[in-house]
Amino acid sequence: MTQIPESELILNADGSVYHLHLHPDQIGEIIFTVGDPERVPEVSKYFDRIDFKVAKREFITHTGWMGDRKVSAMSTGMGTDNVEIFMTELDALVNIDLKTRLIKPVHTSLQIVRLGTSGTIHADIPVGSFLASETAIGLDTLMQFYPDLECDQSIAQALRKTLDLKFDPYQAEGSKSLLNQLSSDFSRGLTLTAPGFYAPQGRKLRIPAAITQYLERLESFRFGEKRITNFEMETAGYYAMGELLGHEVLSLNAILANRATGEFDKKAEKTVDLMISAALKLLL
Ligand SMILES: O=P(O)(O)O[C@H]1O[C@H](CO)[C@@H](O)[C@H]1O
Ligand SMILES: O=c1cc[nH]c(=O)[nH]1
Repeated sequence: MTQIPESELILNADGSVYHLHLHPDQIGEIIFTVGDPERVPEVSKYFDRIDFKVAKREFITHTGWMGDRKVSAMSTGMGTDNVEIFMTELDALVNIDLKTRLIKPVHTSLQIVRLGTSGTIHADIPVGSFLASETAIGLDTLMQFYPDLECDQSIAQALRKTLDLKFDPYQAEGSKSLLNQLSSDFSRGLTLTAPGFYAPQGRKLRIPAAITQYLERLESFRFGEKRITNFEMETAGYYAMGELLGHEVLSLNAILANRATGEFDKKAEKTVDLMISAALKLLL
């Protein structure tokens, strides 16, 4: 086996991984992730005990215990580019020996659960509700740089035609075993991961849209019984990296915006808090 060079697996002077600034013993076996660094304490306030708090850039980590399970709450910031760094370095913490720089012979699979916020495109999905992403489609180009995913790509291909895209979107699946632990408080959905908040999610303030009738095309898109339920900016990246690296990943979304009705959740903070406590109860 060849050693991974210092320029590829970069370690800080204290031996921690480059961006997350963590050592292997500083993460839990189940990791709850959020986009917003300020949401990390909103998750860790439910831990019985916090052992570590580490901060680097947008990557904030709180690790502690809930009952007999070691858990982490971590932020990634926004977008799949951050998710790629996050998933790769998190995986390195468990699957690469940082001292020898060799891949460990026995693979460790982590459970990673995103607790995110999202907007829906359908009037019948209310703000304040919770949605688990069964499948996600990435409208970013991250997967152009990685090997082909094994999971079915037919919804992504159909969507490419519907939107007349000049690139291949990618399709990836959430963890079935984590999904099965959820209650009916979480509806199931097909999530569109956008490489931005405005035009890539059909919002226009001053710059006109390049793709005409974008929200209308998405709203009427059907693949058998399936329809696109919601927009956010990370889930497909998590699912794709999770498949490639061999981790169980699930993305849960608090629906804060309804693009069909023009509403934004007036109790957004409360909604996110309710989703966090429901998810921790069901998954731990
Ligand atoms: O609230 P978080 O988890 O950041 O998730 C959503 O909110 C951000 C946009 O406001 C994007 O990151 C999107 O995915
Ligand atoms: O509409 C929304 C709301 C939250 N996050 C998003 O990415 N989009």
